[in-house]
Amino acid sequence: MTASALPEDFLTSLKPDSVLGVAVSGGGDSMALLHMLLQAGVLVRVATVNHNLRDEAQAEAQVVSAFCVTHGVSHDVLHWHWDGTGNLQDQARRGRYRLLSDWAAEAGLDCVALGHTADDNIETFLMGLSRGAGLDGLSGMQASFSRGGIAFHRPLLHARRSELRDILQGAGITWRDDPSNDDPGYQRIQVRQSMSALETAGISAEQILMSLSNLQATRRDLNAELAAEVEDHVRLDRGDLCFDLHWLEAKSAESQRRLLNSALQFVAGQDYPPRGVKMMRVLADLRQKSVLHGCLITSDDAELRVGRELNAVAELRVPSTEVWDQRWSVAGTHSKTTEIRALGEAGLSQCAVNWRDTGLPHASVLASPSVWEGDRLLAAPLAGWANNWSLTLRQHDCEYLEFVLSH
Ligand SMILES: Nc1ncnc2c1ncn2[C@@H]1O[C@H](COP(=O)(O)OP(=O)(O)OP(=O)(O)O)[C@@H](O)[C@H]1O
Repeated sequence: MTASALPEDFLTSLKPDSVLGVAVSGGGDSMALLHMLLQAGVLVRVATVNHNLRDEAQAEAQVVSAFCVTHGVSHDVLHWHWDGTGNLQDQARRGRYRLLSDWAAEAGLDCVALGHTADDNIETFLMGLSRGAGLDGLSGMQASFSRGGIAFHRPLLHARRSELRDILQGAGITWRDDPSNDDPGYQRIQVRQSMSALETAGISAEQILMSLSNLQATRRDLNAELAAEVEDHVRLDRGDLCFDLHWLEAKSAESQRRLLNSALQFVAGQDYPPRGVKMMRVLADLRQKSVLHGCLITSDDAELRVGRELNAVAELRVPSTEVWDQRWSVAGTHSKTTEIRALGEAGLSQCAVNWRDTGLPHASVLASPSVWEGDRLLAAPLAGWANNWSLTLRQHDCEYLEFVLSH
């Protein structure tokens, strides 16, 4: 397929007359994506995230805005502000996806397209080598995934960055690349700059893309086999994931690792799996109680349970109208001072009912979301005391386990 064509299966997957959300930073890749979608006659609505970290960001959004005005396309600028916690790059990426999925949901859009390219995939593969990554880390980005209930697509994974720039130049379209795309302080940029040295050693971009395609096929097959079995052997228990232990123990180490990674990412609301070394310790003895990735892994004779660990959420407080721990929201009589927090021992002692009647383990109850007003507990739905508040589990973005989560 040439870079100038969008994949046929992507275009046919779009519902007729539906509007596609497009995330456009103003850089060459996403500007080319927008141009190609318009050329293909797709109805679009565009969003640009201003992370409010660089002075140039406003000018980049302006480039997108001007293009959208010329083409009669609706364009929204979404603002993100760093709260100073966590790793900045990681928080900015998470914040961007959250803003984009909230924007899409509010605008009634089912899907959002992103401008990741074949070059991004090559760089991700090479960066994976530096971590000693396995099949998942080396097989590149997926063409689609879901986040916050919105489907995200990457229809340019076949296209090379240089080809996209040629398309833009040919069409007389201007773009504005983020200057950090040239900053050798980032590993991605070092990798990008070392491509010519690799080519000299006989490792070309085309060969890496061929390996990526082989790895992706293997990954797809493996996942499909697991997904088919998960239905009968994994259950969702009020936010915890419970595996049939005998079934899990009989699986290969690689399958166990994939399933547990997925469960840990789901329960902890993380985009990334835990470090391989830590996971190897857990796999060495599945029946051993362990804490990994902010989750507690426990087992009895029948089941292995992955639940949230209290320490990971003990300090987490959000207004009751917001999402807690990436995945829980509550409905009830909100006020300016009502908050969601982990129940903890302090909450459990105020609980008006006996939590043991819920059948949930003590640790899961302690780490469960509860509603507070100051020091007063208003509700603890997973401890059996809903008190006119209801709880919804929001996150459904999880490979292999999708079937379980949709039931
Ligand atoms: N600030 C942003 N606003 C909207 N979408 C964004 C933003 N940053 C990234 N994206 C989306 O994510 C894709 C990949 O992000 P990446 O960080 O690789 O972007 P980039 O290097 O700025 O690429 P591009 O050249 O497309 O702007 C982009 O092509 C775009 O679809």
